[in-house]
Amino acid sequence: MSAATVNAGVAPLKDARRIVVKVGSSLVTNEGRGVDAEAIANWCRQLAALMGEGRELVMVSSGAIAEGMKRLGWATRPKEVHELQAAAAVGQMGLAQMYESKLREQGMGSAQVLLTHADLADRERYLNARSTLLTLLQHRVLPVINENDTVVNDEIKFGDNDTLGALVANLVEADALVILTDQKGLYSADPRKDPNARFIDQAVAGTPELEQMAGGAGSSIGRGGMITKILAAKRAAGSGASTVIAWGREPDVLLRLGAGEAIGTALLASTPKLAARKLWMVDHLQLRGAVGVDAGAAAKLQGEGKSLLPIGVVEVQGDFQRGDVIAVRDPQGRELARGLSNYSSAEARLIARKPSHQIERMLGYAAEPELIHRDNLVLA
Ligand SMILES: Nc1ncnc2c1ncn2[C@@H]1O[C@H](COP(=O)(O)OP(=O)(O)O)[C@@H](O)[C@H]1O
Ligand SMILES: N[C@@H](CCC(=O)OP(=O)(O)O)C(=O)O
Repeated sequence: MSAATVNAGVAPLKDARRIVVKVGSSLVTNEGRGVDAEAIANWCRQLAALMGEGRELVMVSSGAIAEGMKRLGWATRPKEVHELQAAAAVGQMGLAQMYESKLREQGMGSAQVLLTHADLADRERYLNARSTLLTLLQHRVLPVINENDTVVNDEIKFGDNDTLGALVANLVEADALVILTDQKGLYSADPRKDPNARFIDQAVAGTPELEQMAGGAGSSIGRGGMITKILAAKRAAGSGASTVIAWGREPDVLLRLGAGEAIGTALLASTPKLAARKLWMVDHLQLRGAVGVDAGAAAKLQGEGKSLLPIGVVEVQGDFQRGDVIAVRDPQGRELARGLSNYSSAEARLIARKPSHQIERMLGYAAEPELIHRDNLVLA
């Protein structure tokens, strides 16, 4: 039994409440023939049914460049970045229009969100994107995300939406990531090249052997191939989400996965959700400042798992921006937590010791009632 093998019968989507679904260019555009209305209608019907069960869904859809090329009458993929960007801008109109109309037919609202990798690397933009997506989910609106191809350069050449799907799964703390593609899942080798390739039904995400099995894109339409899907699963597992890679044309694939059926390749996260997020906060970000809190706030953070409100803050140290990681110190000066600040140090100085309903009057706007939301807070 290989190190990548896990127990049979694991169904990552059965109890998943928040799910990110990524679909690749070849599926969305029917191998470059043009936006596939039937396929999109099919996924939208399933997404609506899953949302009807009380689940939250986020779609990451590729296909803008392929659709743009078709609309512009280009038979071969251009080499020039500005031409790819132009094609993406043209094609994105078709994608958005199709998702909007097919989701509306299901009685569902939709929203277009275009992100770059840089947006998610910047803490303030990260928090803004997160707040927007969570607000859309609260309103039962399905976000349809793609990379903002017009403003990126290298990313268009090397960028892939498998990675974006994993970053989005991390951003919204999804329970599961589903990558729909033109193969049934991961094989021991590219099945387009090796007819004896063996199907892998389950493995632990991040197992090094998987990366040796996966190759690049098998068609001229897709970008990343299987290797970016394997790496996306590893990245998603880092924040506690398991991944399923499955064939997008499998009948009722999303509904059946949701019901617990084993379809495609399941790549399981071995890190619990919360622990992974805490590790990420502690390991990867630098401290930019600190706030001192009173004994009441310290007790609420430690004992009750509450958010940090400005009213409990007695001192602000350092120079930080919204989205920076800061330390939270108790009245004895001991670090009791770290977290992402919703306000800059200048703003925090103004709203310290004030009740949250006064934030808007003090600053002229109110982002959030908490200085640090408990989801973005790690106790020491
Ligand atoms: N080990 C593997 N198992 C399955 N597919 C693989 C493997 N290695 C490479 N591939 C290729 O990856 C392709 C899927 O990636 P890609 O073309 O980027 O699709 P998408 O547009 O869905 O992202 C498959 O069609 C297949 O040819
Ligand atoms: N943003 C690009 C995505 C390119 C991409 O990653 O494609 P794929 O490998 O098919 O998911 C587009 O919409 O064309």
